[in-house]
Amino acid sequence: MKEWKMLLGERGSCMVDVWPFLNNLTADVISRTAFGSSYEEGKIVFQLLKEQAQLTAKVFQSVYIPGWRFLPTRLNNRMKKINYEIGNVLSGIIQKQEGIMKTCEAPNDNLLGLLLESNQKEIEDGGVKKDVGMNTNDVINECKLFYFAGQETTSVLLNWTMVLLSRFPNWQTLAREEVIEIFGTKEPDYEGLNRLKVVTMILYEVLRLYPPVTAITRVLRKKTRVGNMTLPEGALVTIPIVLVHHDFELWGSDAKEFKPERFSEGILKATNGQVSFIPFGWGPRICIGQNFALLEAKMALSLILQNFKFELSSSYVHAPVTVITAQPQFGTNIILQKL
Ligand code: HEM
Repeated sequence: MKEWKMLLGERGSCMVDVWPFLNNLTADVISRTAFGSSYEEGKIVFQLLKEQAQLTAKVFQSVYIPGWRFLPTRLNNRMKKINYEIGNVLSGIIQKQEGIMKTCEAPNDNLLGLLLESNQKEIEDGGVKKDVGMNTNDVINECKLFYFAGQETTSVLLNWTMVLLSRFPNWQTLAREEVIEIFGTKEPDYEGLNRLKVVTMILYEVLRLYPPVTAITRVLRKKTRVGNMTLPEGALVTIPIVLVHHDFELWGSDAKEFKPERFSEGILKATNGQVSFIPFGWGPRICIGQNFALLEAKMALSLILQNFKFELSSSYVHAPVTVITAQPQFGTNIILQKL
């Protein structure tokens, strides 16, 4: 908020590409949550992971040749180097965290600290048993997973929410009225965020129209019947979340329209009890961070609505593109106006 206010300065309004700011915001949040006091080092890891994701997307877009990834091409070498650097920085952070835990210098309130603590306990309780607890590599992979799964997904959600609230100013006004009614000009708190109804309906509708994760895949562990098809064991099945969310049969003839009111009585009512709203996946592997993500999005959106009015700039080009998540290809130019 401070940065946007600085950009506005004394002017009443100005144009900002909000996408990099939202991306930075969620990187800060996940880095602090994951690494506590080492969050600056954590951000280096995240920048490297971002580059890795871009290179991975390039690999996905090229023709698959078995064994190609083992060749010393420039791309493969860079990917290997990034992996090595990430491991190095994370090992340093882990050592620092272990030191903090030993001396009790700071409260153990970050994901890495909690992970290490529970791991240590599991190993102690396991006694002589082998195969209990995680090794450093497992811990590193958990941290990477949380960043990957939790950063861009949430910034993408905030991005499309700002786009849609710009396109539908009536919903922007309704959301702002609710935020002001609950928080006034005070900083939003946990209890109040859980009472936001209009904001929640809006976020669900954005997640339906622009699911950050557009598809998930599963490998079948046994022969499975789906409708009138029988799929063999080992088959790779893709669940196209975005298509399910836009399906006329499941959502009605207005499936492609932005209508947050569908969620006025909750998800169960909006879906008629069908599994048709799956932005966070479904079943045992459902997103573990969904409550965190929604809380973070509500917090960010409340702060934005308390401070600014916004509309799309005439230079905005609507071009969502899937680079792991569904992102704005040319950024999101928005005119911010001080309230
Ligand atoms: C709007 C934001 C988010 C969306 C749309 C989202 C969506 C998803 C989806 C679709 C999956 C795959 C589920 C499946 O395979 O069935 C997933 C998994 C996961 N998400 Fe999220 N996510 C979000 C935010 C977060 C956040 C903030 C965190 C962490 C703080 C997080 C952590 C995870 C983890 C660890 C998994 C893997 C779970 C597993 O494999 O058991 N996610 N998420």
